[in-house]
Amino acid sequence: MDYINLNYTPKESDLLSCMIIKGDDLKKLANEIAGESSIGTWTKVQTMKSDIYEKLKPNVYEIKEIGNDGKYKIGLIKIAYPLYDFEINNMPGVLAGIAGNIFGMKIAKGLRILDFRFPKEFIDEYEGPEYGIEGVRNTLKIKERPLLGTIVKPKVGLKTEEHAKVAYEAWVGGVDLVKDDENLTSQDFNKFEDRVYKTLEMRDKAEEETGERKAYMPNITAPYNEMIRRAEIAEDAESEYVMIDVVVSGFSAVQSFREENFGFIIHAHRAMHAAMTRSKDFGITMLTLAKIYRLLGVDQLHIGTVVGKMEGEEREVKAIRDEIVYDKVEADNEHKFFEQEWFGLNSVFPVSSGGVHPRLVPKIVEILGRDVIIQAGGGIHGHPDGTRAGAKAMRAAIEAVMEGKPLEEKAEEVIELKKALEYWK
Ligand SMILES: O=C(O)[C@H](O)COP(=O)(O)O
Ligand SMILES: [Mg+2]
Repeated sequence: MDYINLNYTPKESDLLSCMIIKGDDLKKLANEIAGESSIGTWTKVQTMKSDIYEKLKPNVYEIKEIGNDGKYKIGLIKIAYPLYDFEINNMPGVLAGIAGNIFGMKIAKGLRILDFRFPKEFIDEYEGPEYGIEGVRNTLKIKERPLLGTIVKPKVGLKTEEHAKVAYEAWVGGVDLVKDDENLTSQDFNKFEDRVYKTLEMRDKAEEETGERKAYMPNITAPYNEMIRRAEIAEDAESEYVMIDVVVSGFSAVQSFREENFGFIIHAHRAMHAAMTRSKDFGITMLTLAKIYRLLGVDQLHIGTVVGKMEGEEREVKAIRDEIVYDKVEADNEHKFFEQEWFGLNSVFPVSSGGVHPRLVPKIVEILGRDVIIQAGGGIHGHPDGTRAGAKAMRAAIEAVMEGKPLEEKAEEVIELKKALEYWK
């Protein structure tokens, strides 16, 4: 079977895939990848019919040798899949093809998916985010500034009352959003149901005292039926949000949950993404995952901080931001390999989280702009004077940026910020 067709011009309706591959013979490898990800297998089969081949065959329309590692050739290839190949509204099913068996093929000494281009017919069959940036801002009544979030720390261990108290302190100090950590679910010492009611009681109290909107993002990550039960609890307790660890929960769970139409703002934590995204040899880029999560319909997604504790360099994190925020995205051939139009699908609010503290706030806003949710766990609860002071310091750092003031100048007005800057050099 031959899928190499370097004269092919992709159709508007094709789903495009771009990847880096490594092997002895790039053309042969590209051909095998195209087949295995669609209609082919290792040998010719007697059951193949010419009409199947004609209608469903992918076209490898670009193969560029870009180097070698001393042993194998490295190439960048692009494949166009006809939409007819897919059950469009079935993300796990789609990925089982275009991002499935191919990673395990012996002949592939490297294979990393860099980007997909989704056509309009494909995008039209997905929910996309219900709220997006505008909807979240409207809910919280925060017009322009970056939103401030915190993760209750320690990650796990606090008892329910202690958890709710820490959340309260953070809200009163100036935090907008309090979230559970990715590995806090419903442990014996802090059961989900109890936590949601108690923490939301504290939210109401903090709202009353501050006159600001506050929200809690309870982590409903669990086996799917239990996830739904927890969402019902969150609904009953009048939470605007739920949080899901989207990678470990799986594409099926995320797609199904969005299609339940609970009406929650969905906060997506990406724990475990790096197992797929970090290696330069094998896997799939965070940018590609982010595009998938936009389609599936999360409202907020962790994309990196550049300056914090998690990897992800500036141009990459910005490219991810572009893909989840804008309606039309240009290719840059560095991180974004396709033009992508989203045809009005809602945006996703980018979340910068991981190793953040007040000193890093101006840089994060400089890199990502004001449409960003800045979250600090250690950078709030690690403040020498505790959570409330830590929250004040972070909020003051955001205010400083909005006022166009250097942090040091703002620190003369806000003692908590001064102490934070002395503590985290
Ligand atoms: O869930 C997260 O985003 C991280 O736990 C952030 O925690 P940190 O601010 O303490 O790094
Ligand atoms: Mg965390």
